[in-house]
Amino acid sequence: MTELVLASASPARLGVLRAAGLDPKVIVSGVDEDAVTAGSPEELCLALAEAKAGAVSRTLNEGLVIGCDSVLELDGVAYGKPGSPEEAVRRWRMMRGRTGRLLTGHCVKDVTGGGTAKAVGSTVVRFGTPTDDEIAAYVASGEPLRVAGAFTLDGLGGWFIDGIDGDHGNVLGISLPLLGRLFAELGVPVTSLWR
Ligand SMILES: Nc1nc2c(ncn2[C@H]2C[C@H](O)[C@@H](COP(=O)(O)OP(=O)(O)OP(=O)(O)O)O2)c(=O)[nH]1
Repeated sequence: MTELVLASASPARLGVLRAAGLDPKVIVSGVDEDAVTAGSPEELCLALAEAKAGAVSRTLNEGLVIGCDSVLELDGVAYGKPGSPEEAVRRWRMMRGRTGRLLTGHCVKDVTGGGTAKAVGSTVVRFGTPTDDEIAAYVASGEPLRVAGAFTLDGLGGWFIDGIDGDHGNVLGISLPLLGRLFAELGVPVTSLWR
């Protein structure tokens, strides 16, 4: 059986993969995300995904390594995790009532064969219109500070997301259909990885 490694500290990503029949080993990449720059939000999340997968794959002799990175794109700007409660409030007052894209860069490195497959998943997110008090309560929960774009679909943030167009897993942090296509590109049928 091919060893599968998730180069991510994200509980959401691990949960999506485990629920879908995979049981990856988790090796956090430790990549300094601030050290990576790119020309567009798509290029940024892809470069970060590849940096994470690459950093972990260099420590291994075999296996398939998955790296991901998510950002919210709004008006061409990439937003990761808010660095403070004040930033989270500012962002929500900007986001509410608007539509953005949650972009997740995906990279799979085949350590054994030496191949790399990568792509960006994009999901349109339509934000609700929480009041200032609701935003304050949501930020006080601490949840927005831990996630890219300062919102979740499957947590308290779900009260304030009116809808999405596209893959919901991509918003959680990893898109199964996209990941399956990357595995296929590397000659690995996803069904061969199911537990
Ligand atoms: N449960 C959940 N998590 C979300 C949602 N949106 C974003 N996230 C999480 C997934 C990732 O853990 C995090 C995105 O930040 P990153 O892509 O930098 O990953 P993170 O720093 O968590 O781990 P990593 O850098 O991969 O080790 O936000 C959501 O709707 N639900």
